[in-house]
Amino acid sequence: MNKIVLATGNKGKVKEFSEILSAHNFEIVPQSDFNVPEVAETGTTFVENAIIKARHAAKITGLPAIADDSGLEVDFLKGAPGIYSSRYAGENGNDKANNAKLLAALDGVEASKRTARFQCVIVFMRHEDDPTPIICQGSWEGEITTEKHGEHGFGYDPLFWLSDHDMTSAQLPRELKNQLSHRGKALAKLLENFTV
Ligand SMILES: O=c1nc[nH]c2c1ncn2[C@H]1C[C@H](O)[C@@H](COP(=O)(O)OP(=O)(O)OP(=O)(O)O)O1
Ligand SMILES: [Mg+2]
Repeated sequence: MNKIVLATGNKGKVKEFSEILSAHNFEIVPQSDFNVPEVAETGTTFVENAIIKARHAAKITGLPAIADDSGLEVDFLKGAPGIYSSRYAGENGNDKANNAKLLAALDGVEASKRTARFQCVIVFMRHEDDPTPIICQGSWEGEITTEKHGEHGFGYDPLFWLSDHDMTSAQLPRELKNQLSHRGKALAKLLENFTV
């Protein structure tokens, strides 16, 4: 079985990757198993930040690495918080504070102007100097609610409304989120292009 390090410190992402990849013949090991410390996300695009994270984990572990850089684009906020989604309310990446800040930023904004999407870029690098990383992208359209609903998922899920399902992505059954989500779509593309 091929071992690949998953270059994330986000337990919610680890869970979703494991669920989606459980049917495939490689072993995904979170970077915490190798004590890989967090790396500064100094890029200005999801692509750059995903490469920074994958390269860092590959360098420290000597293994092939997959990284995910993702975030929420809110149209009324001209695409913010975008690549800064995890740092929206402060450097420490606190989901509760981020959700509260988003609700405040959209206070009084009418329903038709609360459109948003999740973006996800997944990068696979065979080694730290890989000159041809595989880069896959997925997005997921929704709207921002006026209050939190649901307990599943992580991050902005309790505020991400899916009108087709009449619920937030934190209320959606996990398998369904994995099929529909930005991450699920990006990962499906990676699986089509994969050679370890
Ligand atoms: O499916 C999702 N459901 C809800 N929220 C989500 C999702 N996908 C990304 N998000 C939010 C969480 C975080 O605020 C930011 C990602 O930031 P991002 O830097 O890629 O991840 P992170 O810092 O949590 O972990 P790491 O960099 O170690 O992979 O977007
Ligand atoms: Mg991050």
